[in-house]
Amino acid sequence: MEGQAAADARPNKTAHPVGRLLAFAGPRRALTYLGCVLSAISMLVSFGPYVCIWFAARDLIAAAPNWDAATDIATYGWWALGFAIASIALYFIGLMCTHLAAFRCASNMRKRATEHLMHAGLGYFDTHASGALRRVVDGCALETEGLLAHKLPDTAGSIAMIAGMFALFFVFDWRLGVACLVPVVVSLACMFYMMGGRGMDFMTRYMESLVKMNKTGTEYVRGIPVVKVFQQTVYSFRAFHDAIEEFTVLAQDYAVKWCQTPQALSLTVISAAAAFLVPVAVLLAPGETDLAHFAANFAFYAIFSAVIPTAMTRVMFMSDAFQSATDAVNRVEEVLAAPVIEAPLSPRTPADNAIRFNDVTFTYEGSGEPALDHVSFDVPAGATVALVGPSGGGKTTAASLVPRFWDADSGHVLVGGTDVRDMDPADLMGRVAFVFQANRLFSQSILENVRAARPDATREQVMAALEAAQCSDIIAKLPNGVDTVYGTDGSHLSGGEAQRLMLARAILKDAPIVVLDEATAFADPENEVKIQAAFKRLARGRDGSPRTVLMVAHRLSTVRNADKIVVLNEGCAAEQGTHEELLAAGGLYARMWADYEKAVSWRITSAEQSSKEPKGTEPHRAERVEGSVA
Ligand SMILES: Nc1ncnc2c1ncn2[C@@H]1O[C@H](COP(=O)(O)OP(=O)(O)OP(=O)(O)O)[C@@H](O)[C@H]1O
Repeated sequence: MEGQAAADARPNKTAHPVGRLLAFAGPRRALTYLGCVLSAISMLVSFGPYVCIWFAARDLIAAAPNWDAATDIATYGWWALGFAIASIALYFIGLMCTHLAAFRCASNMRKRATEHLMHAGLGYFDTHASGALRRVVDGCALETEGLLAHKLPDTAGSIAMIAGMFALFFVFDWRLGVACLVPVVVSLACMFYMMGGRGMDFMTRYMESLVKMNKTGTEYVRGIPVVKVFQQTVYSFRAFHDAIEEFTVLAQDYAVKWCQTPQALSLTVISAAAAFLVPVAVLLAPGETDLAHFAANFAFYAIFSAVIPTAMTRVMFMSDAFQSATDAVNRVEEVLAAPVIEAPLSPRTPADNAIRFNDVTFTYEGSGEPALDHVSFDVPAGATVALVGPSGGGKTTAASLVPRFWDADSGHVLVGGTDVRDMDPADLMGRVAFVFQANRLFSQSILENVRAARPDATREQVMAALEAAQCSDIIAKLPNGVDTVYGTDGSHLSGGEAQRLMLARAILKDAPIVVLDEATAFADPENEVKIQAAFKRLARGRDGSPRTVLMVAHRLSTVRNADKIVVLNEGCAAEQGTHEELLAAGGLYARMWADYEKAVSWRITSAEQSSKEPKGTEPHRAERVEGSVA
């Protein structure tokens, strides 16, 4: 169902990008059309002053040298002023319309993308960085505003200007009109030459090189600490340096070798359009019977040829805006195609809080190998089951299927006998507290961070959860205690401390099912002892009743007391049973346990040896505490 929904929402890239963009504006898109029409009319009206000037010039030529006979000059002046004001007013109203539509379009884009992300499967956020999503939601909307608010009405105006010019050119003297069109044709030919064929090839390579330069630049900056530690400064800079060099060469080749001549030619002919009239006029003048009339026409075409550069420049710079708006609408539509968690039409309520994996297979998109391959196991209500196994075995993936970060491709993940896909998503989320592997704290106060699990919780309840999660020492050292904003000065937390805060969140939520993903992965031994205490509180619940716990664990010391241990290896449930049963079976778990014990005894030995050494070579605290846990 999810895949189907995603397929339906997939962007229709064959439709025109402007049409796809305007779809976001809803009924307000009519304002865009109105704005474009007004801009086109404004452009035609802007010819008015030129026509008036021509009429004035014609009268003056006819009256010369008896200038007083040219009586309508003032009237033409007033008309010219009227046309100029009308043109500006129409353009202004047109821009108001397009701006209103553009703002609505951008805000709808942001709203729809944000709303869609609220319903997207949580796994989507694992593979799409939050920063990149924010840039899509916010940046893309911003990029489209320029196109809809300004470029589109300006293009409509430019098209009207070109059409108007064509009409006018052939009204008075088509021969002079054709002479005025010569620079237009030459300029268009230059544009096609620059953009077509090899020019397009250049442009594609230029864009690829730009992307490569940005990527290597980001990698270089991100990797600076590693580079410094391994003293690889020159070597690592080489890739970035090479990308800059490649881009520079391409940009220079494109600008100098490819564009220089046609660009120069185009700019010259359109700027000196009037010059094309001179030889034509010299050729035609001897055959003219009414020289005064011919001179007036010449003046008209000379004036109007000045309009050409404006229209040509506007049209030339349109393609850039179209390109970035097309990219923007593509990226927003990709976000809108993110698979969503579909709510069932008639949700079912689970009988209890037991978890069951029934022949579950799941493959990540784009991966050839299944991350989980026909996996089955049970977590009875109120029991604690640990997932262990080699790295990449599928532990995190299995844990992620319970709160529907992803949905199984085949088989069923059941809660209380009900497939999680048949449950109301809100019911499922209410039942499951998920402690993430990574730090998921917001830039808010610690109080609000914990309260995110239960917005109606009182300050006292949050404080109680923090105490239960052994966070009192963290709060005590923060400048403003529980009201310190996470991420501000003096509020830095270690990985283990952040995990205790996330456990406090889960304790406050007090959900009947707890899924812990690598809850001790970042913890130092001191933190781990506290995390274990917090975890015990979490596993009991506020009323003291046992919670159903599915925990992913690396440290075998933390799982030996679990009711059941499931060993996941290469996506398969290789073994399952209690610690003692698995040891007796002598399989993968027994080997892992033996390795673990060896490591611990090595640490104890090294700690003992160190303690016999002179002061100043005291064993590392981590080694001593780890040894004592086992
Ligand atoms: N987002 C993803 N996209 C594609 N493949 C993924 C993704 N996440 C995990 N995998 C792959 O799925 C398999 C199982 O990964 P998973 O993270 O579930 O293993 P794990 O047992 O939790 O590993 P570890 O102990 O190292 O955390 C691995 O082969 C991994 O490379």
